[in-house]
Amino acid sequence: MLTGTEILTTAQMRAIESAAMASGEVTGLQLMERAGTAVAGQIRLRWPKPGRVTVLCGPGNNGGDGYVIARLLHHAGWQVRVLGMDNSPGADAAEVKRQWAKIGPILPLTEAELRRRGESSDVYVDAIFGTGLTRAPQEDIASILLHMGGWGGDWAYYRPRIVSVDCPSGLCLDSGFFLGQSRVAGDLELRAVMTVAFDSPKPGHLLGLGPDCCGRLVIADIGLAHWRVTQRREIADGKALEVQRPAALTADWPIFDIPDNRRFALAGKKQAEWLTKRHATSDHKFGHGHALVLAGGIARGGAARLAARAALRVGAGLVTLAPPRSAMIDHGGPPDALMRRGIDDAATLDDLLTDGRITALCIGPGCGIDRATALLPSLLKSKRPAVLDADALSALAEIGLTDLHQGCVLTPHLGEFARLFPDLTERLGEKPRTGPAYSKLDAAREAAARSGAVVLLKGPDTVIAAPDGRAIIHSAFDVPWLATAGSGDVLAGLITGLLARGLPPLDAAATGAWLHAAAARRFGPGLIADDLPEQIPAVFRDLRA
Ligand SMILES: NC(=O)C1=CN([C@@H]2O[C@H](COP(=O)(O)OP(=O)(O)OC[C@H]3O[C@@H](n4cnc5c(N)ncnc54)[C@H](OP(=O)(O)O)[C@@H]3O)[C@@H](O)[C@H]2O)[C@@H](O)CC1
Ligand SMILES: [K+]
Repeated sequence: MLTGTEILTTAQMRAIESAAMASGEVTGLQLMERAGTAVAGQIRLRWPKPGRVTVLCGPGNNGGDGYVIARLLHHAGWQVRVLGMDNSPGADAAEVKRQWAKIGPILPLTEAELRRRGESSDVYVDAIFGTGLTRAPQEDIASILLHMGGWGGDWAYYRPRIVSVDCPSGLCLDSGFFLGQSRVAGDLELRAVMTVAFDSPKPGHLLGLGPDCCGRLVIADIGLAHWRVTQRREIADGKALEVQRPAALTADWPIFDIPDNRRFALAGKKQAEWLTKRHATSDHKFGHGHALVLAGGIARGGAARLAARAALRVGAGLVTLAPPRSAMIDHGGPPDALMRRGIDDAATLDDLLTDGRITALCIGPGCGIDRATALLPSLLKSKRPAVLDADALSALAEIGLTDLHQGCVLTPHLGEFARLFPDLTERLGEKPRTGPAYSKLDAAREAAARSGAVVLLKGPDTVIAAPDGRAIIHSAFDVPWLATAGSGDVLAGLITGLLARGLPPLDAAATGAWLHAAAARRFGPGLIADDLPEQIPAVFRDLRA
C-alpha cells in the first residue's frame, strides 16, 4: 500500500529535474541512465529468464529511457529488437541512441514493423511518450498505440507483457485520460502489465483511466528526493525559487512493488495515532464531540441511521439523530447508543444549536430535499462544521453556495457535482485534446475555491480539495464492491464523526475516505453498507497492531 506520498504534476516534475540539473549535482544523462536502469531492473526482477523483448522508442527523452533499457537488457542476455524514430532528439536521448546504434539496428517505429511475422516478443517496452505528451498521437504512432491497445481490452483474459516507461503512451499524466480519445474506457487504450514511473506518482497514475491502464505501478527513485526536500525547506524559509512549489497532494493507492530504496510515509499510522489514542483533552464523552445527524420523515430513516451509526463507530462521543417529530417512531431502531431529538423546523434547530457542545452536523442522507432546503440556512448560519450530502446537495443547487463556510464538507458524486457546478462538469466531459487535460483534480479544486468549502468528489478516484488549493487523491480502484446502496451515507457519517472529534475539514474528509475504503477492503465482496460501520473497530485494531 502506497500512502501519504507526494504527487507531482508533470510541470512540477520537469521543474524539479531542471533545478537538479542546473545545480550541477546531476546531469540529464545520469537521470536518464538511472531511469532506464530502474525499468530494466524491474523487468529482470519480474522475468528473471532472459527472453525476447521489443523496445518502442519515441521522439523525446521517454524514448531515450527506452534506448538505455534496450542496452541494459541486451547486456543481460535478452534478445532485443528496437523500433525507433528517425528524428533528432535532445542531446541526452541522442547520446543513448548512439550507444544503442553501436549494438544493434533501429527499425522503423511503424505498425507494420511491430507486426512483422516471426518477430513476436515476450515483453514489449513502451517508451514512446511520457510526461512530454502535448497532443494526441498521429499517423504511425497513433496506429501503433491503437494496435497495442487492442491487445488488452477490458475483457481480455490476460494482459500482454507491455511494460510502460513512466506511463502508458498517450496517457495525459495530469488528468488520467488519453489525448484524442473519449474519457470513457474502451478497448483501445494501451494497457500495461506494469508501469515504472520516476520519483513520484503523477495525478494521471491515480485518476481516470490511469490506474487501470498502468497495471502495477512501481515508483523508482532516480535521486531527486533530496531536491524536493530542499525546495520545500527553501519555500518555508521564504526564499525565492525558480521552480514551482510541489503540490500539497497525497495519495492512497495500493501498490504491490515498492523499490527498497524508497520510503513512503504511512498516513494510516498517523491516523491511528490520532484516532485510536484518544487525543481529546478529556475522557468525558463530550471531549469526543457531539454529532447531530438530521434525518428525514417516515420510511426514509435508513440512510440517516447508517450515517449516525458510522459517526458513533468512528468515535464521536455522542450522536443525536434528529428526524421530524412525526417520524420519531420510525427512527426508534438500533443502535441504542443513539440519542433522538425531534426537529420539525428551522426555529427548533436554531434553538438546539445554541448548545455549543454540538460540534458537527450532517445533513442530506434520507433527509428529503424540501426538509434540507428548510433547515440548511439555520445550519449554515451556525457556522458549525458540517457535512452536506445527498438531498442537501440538491437543496444547495437551488439555494446557492453563498452561505457555505470553511467548516463545510460537500460530498457529491459526479451527478450531484454536475447540479452544483454544471460548467466544471461540462469541461470534465470534453474530449481531452491537448495536455495537460482538464482533470477531476482541477474540477474539485475549482469547486472548493468557488464554494469556500472542502469538496470531496466521489468515485474510485476520490479527489478531496480545500479552498486554499490543498488536495488529496484517494484511489480505491481495488474495492469496486464499495459502490453499493448506502455506502455514501456511511462516508458522510464517518466524516461527521471525525469533524465532531475535532479534525479539520480536509483531514476529516480524507481520513473518512481512507477508513471507508479500508473497511470495505477488510470485509471483501458481498459487502452491504450496513457492514461498513461494523468493520471500523477492526480497522482501528489493525492500525494499532
Ligand atoms: N527530464 C529528465 O531529466 C528526465 C526525463 N526522463 C524521461 O523523459 C520523459 C519526458 O521526456 P520529454 O520531455 O522529452 O517528453 P516525451 O514524453 O519523451 O515526449 C516528448 C517528445 O514527443 C513530442 N511529442 C509530444 N506529443 C507528440 C505527439 N502527439 N506526436 C508526436 N510527437 C509528440 C515532443 O515534441 P514537440 O511537442 O516538441 O513537437 C517531444 O519531442 C519522461 O517521461 C521520462 O521518461 C527520465 O529520463 C528521467 C530524466
Ligand atoms: K511510455
